[in-house]
Amino acid sequence: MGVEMIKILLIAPYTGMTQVVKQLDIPKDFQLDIKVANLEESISLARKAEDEGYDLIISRGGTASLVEKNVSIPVIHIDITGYDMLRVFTLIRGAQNTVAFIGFENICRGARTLNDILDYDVKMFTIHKRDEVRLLLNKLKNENYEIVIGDVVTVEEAQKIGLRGFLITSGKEAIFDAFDEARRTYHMFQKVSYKTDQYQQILQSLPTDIIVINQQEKVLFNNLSPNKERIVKKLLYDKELGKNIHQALSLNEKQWAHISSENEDFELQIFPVTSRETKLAGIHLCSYKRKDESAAFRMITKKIHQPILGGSTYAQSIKNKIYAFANTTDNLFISGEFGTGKMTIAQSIHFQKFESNHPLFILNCEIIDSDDLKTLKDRWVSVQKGTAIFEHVESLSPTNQKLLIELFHQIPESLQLIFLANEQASSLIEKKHIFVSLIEKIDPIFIHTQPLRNRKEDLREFISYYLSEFHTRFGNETLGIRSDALEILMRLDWPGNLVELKKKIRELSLRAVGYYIENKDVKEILHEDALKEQNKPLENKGFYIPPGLTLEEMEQRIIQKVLEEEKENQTRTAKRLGMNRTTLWRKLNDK
Ligand SMILES: Nc1ncnc2c1ncn2[C@@H]1O[C@H](COP(=O)(O)OP(=O)(O)OP(=O)(O)O)[C@@H](O)[C@H]1O
Repeated sequence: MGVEMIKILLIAPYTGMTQVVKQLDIPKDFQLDIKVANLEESISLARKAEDEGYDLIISRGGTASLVEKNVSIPVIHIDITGYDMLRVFTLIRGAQNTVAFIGFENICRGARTLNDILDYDVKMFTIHKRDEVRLLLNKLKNENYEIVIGDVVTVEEAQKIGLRGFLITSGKEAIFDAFDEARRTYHMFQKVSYKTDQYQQILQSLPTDIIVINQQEKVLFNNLSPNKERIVKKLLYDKELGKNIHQALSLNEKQWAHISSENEDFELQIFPVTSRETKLAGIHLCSYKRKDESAAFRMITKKIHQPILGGSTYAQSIKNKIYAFANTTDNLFISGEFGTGKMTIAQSIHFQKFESNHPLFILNCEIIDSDDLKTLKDRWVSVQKGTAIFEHVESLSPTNQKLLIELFHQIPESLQLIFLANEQASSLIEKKHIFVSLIEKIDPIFIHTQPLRNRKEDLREFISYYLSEFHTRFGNETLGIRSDALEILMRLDWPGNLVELKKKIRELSLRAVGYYIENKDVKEILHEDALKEQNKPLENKGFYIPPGLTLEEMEQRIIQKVLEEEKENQTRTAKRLGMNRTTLWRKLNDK
């Protein structure tokens, strides 16, 4: 592995320093560049160095202090050493003139000691601020001082008013000391930046949306997606939020804010962040909802636990399919009657695959519009993987189908699409309910769910599952079903499948007096259902007669509906309609 090079810019406040540096053996791990600059020039030079990726800057005295305020990389000061002072004191040895030494306290201290040891008569003048220099020099001139020892600024000013300036130059020892210091600082800085990077990463990957701002409400940090960032930055102009931030900081307490703008609703928590120097506020974006977001679009990020029940061959094959599809990225088309578990299977595949790590979008095709599809697209931009379930695909309008095809061209392939429909895709295509091109675009694998009547051996397991759910949710005490009661349920057709079963078991568990659902409970409930069914007005069975029909046309519709319900059985249909079979036959053939 090569040596890690430390890139350094040395800003020399006087030309001579470059000569000294050039004579030195530059450490092998240094990439050192030297530039001479006065105070003003040093600032832009240092900023440029930072932009160019220099790790450190080395400079001396006032230049170093000024540079330090203008860059965020470390600045190493070349200290004035005893040798440097000895050198300048040696230079003025024998001078008959009155000599003044001007410097900040830390320099003067050493110089004073040296002066005493050498028994010189140099007068020490301590300054506290740089702008004291000019005034002091004028005073010294009036007091007949001729020689002034000091740093670059002092010497330049002295020369301007006709005094002789002796610059305290830096010798190689001071420069070497600075090199050592530079290396130490570099390695320390590396460690600190590694830690800072780690913290940045941690904050960045927090699963919650966080923004940190200072008292001026300038954003210092956020881990939001670009989309949300834009929205939240706009939000910071909100006066209400401003008040909440102020309160959080002044009371040092968490504040909740509910901000409602024209298009969006936000739930925010503002918390004070204790920092050594400044007060900061953290904002946790708890929930964000676009007001135009309709019930047609849902985003689920929390895992739904739904065991796949049943011991039948069919149930087993579904479990295997869930396992298999959770390991592929294939799109799916799940068809089956109402309430046969299409959604449950689709969700199980998603959660088996992603747990809660990636979102699940659910779109109800009965009510979606172009805005919902746009919401899906927008949301999709901020996530990498996930699943989109489209339910009731049979209800998709041709316009929405075209929009979907367009959308699927833009949506990344890492989004798995699952279509749910009440009929097989081939039959929907045949009836022209969905476009072949839509199915071709998603190119799915097909799954067909079985109605409950084809898997009655699973009934008992479903019943005990539902009973335990009611026990947990509602405190029902029913624990099981008697075998003869179950037998009756096994004989039913269950057109409403699991939804119907669940509803019936709920009713039965409320009716049961003891711990078991009895045969009589089932009989009673079935009897009541039959009565209800007989008395139900036709429109309540989902039957609708459009306005503008003639009496005859209305009659035809009613006959057709009842015939359909009685599975084309004319005897039963005639009975329900209160007419004899011949009349019914005539009416059917008259149309
Ligand atoms: N394998 C299963 N194990 C346990 N419960 C199930 C199972 N499948 C479905 N259910 C339950 O049956 C009910 C109907 O399931 P689901 O909504 O998945 O059916 P669906 O076919 O998508 O219905 P729809 O056609 O109305 O959209 C839900 O209460 C669900 O929790």
